Amino acid sequence: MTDEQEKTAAEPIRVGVLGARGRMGLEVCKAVDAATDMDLVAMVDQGDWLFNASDAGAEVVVDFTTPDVVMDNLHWCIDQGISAVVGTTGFTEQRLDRVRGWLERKPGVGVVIAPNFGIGAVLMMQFAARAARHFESVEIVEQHHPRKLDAPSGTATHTARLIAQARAEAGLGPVPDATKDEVAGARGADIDGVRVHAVRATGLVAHQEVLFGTVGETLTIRHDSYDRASFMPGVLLAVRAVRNRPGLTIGLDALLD
Ligand SMILES: NC(=O)C1=CN([C@@H]2O[C@H](COP(=O)(O)OP(=O)(O)OC[C@H]3O[C@@H](n4cnc5c(N)ncnc54)[C@H](OP(=O)(O)O)[C@@H]3O)[C@@H](O)[C@H]2O)C=CC1
Ligand SMILES: O=C(O)C1=N[C@H](C(=O)O)C[C@H](O)C1
Repeated sequence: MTDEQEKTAAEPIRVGVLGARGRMGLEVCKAVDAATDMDLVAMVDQGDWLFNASDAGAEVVVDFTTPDVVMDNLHWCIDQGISAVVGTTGFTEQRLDRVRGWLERKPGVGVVIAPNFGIGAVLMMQFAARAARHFESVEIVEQHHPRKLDAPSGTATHTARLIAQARAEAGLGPVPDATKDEVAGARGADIDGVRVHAVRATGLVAHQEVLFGTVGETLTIRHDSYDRASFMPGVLLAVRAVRNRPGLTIGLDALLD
């Protein structure tokens, strides 16, 4: 390690949080504040000036805002040369391509976008992708608190895409289903051929079941986040890693290996 690298390693990471007064933002501020290797230098919410983060010298920004503002936030971070850890949902392939385009012009900047920072949720998605080729049927049921703005969840969408990819690679055809949708939506949303059902109820935080079926047996893979603290080890892991990962990293999988 050079002297410069040693100095950098020893100095706390200066972190700014966007969406700091939201449900996740509050929890992230607490976790960053409690981490001895990080300094919480900026808390930015709607109506605040984004430059508060750069003026405070943020090296990493964590974004838990809303799908309609996250792209502008991310573009701004990359332009400023600030690496970003993003939990906000709403990332389509087109959006990810735009982020890649911005990053090409700022080769030193890292961005981690994860649909779910819960370690158990990451494993649930990996297990589901692994199981997918062995079952002809599959459906996803995600359950969340009723103040969630989007449906289906980013986690469910990502899981459906992983399953669809595994099924295609295994040469599986469409999921068998003779049912006629008498009422629109009764069979849930179709994401790449996988049915996804979204439940909203007071008392829930973030939960997902992936139900697989084949002749004579079913397999259910379930994950539950009962508290937003469950996302914090994943968020802190990404904050520690992101500056050493230039370009775009999607999901926590590569950081956990
Ligand atoms: N990847 C993961 O592991 C997880 C992802 N999420 C996702 O994170 C996102 C946030 O969730 P949650 O915390 O529950 O939502 P909240 O609505 O509680 O928080 C969002 C916050 O962002 C603020 N905000 C809105 N616009 C801006 C802006 N332009 N700049 C800065 N802040 C802004 C909001 O302010 P105001 O209220 O005034 O509008 C609010 O305080 C969602 O997309 C959710 O799906 C959630 C949990 C885990
Ligand atoms: O809004 C939430 O709460 C959550 N959002 C993410 C998603 O949409 O998948 C992650 C987790 O499910 C909690």
